[in-house]
Amino acid sequence: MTGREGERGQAVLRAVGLRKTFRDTLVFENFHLEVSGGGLVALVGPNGAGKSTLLECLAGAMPLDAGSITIVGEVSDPSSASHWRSVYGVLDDFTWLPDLTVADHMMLMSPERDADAVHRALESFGVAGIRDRMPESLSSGQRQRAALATVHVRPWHVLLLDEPENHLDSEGFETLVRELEQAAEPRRCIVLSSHSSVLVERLGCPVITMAAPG
Ligand SMILES: Nc1ncnc2c1ncn2[C@@H]1O[C@H](COP(=O)(O)OP(=O)(O)OP(=O)(O)O)[C@@H](O)[C@H]1O
Repeated sequence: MTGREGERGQAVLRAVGLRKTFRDTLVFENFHLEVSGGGLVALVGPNGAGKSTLLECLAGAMPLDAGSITIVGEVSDPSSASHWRSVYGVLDDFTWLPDLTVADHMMLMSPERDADAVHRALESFGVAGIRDRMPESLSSGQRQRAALATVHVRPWHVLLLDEPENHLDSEGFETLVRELEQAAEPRRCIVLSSHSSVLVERLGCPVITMAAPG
């Protein structure tokens, strides 16, 4: 799998021979994925196909049964600090902590504790006005926009997005498309899952179709 046309660089993410089971359920096996710098790849497939599980495994949040993952040339080791600087996922289980505002969360994710960068990140997703709100007081779409805005303050080489279109209204959807189109950088790549054929078509990116476990 390669990066988008005209933006090809060296492999940022290389996954080889991945296998994951839950008890008797084989979710995927011998799964390979390579994404170049500037690349964006979409995972599609029916409910239960294994998209979220794959993203969790790539994020290092869930152990694999077999296989190896390399990120910018380094074998992924979820127990190392460098792993968490290299990989970032806005996944199903995005955690909002109690008693912290949206801006507090983002400041914690920003290595430079850069309040201006936090403001700009929220602004880019049209939610600068919620910076001092508690996440539980927000609508699901506002929370999704804030979660997506964190990708501008948290460092990453590999960004993993699980159904990023969820809860977004049409304006939020357009913002998401624009942000993803502008995210290409030589030492960065993105893997996302989606049930939106419109999003995948708009992005014009390579698609991997996963099948439901038998
Ligand atoms: N913690 C778990 N324990 C046992 N089985 C699990 C667990 N998480 C997922 N599964 C199973 O693994 C398979 C893949 O699930 P997964 O959530 O990765 O699919 P998905 O493609 O993301 O689905 P959806 O489109 O519904 O989000 C399913 O059969 C699911 O039942």
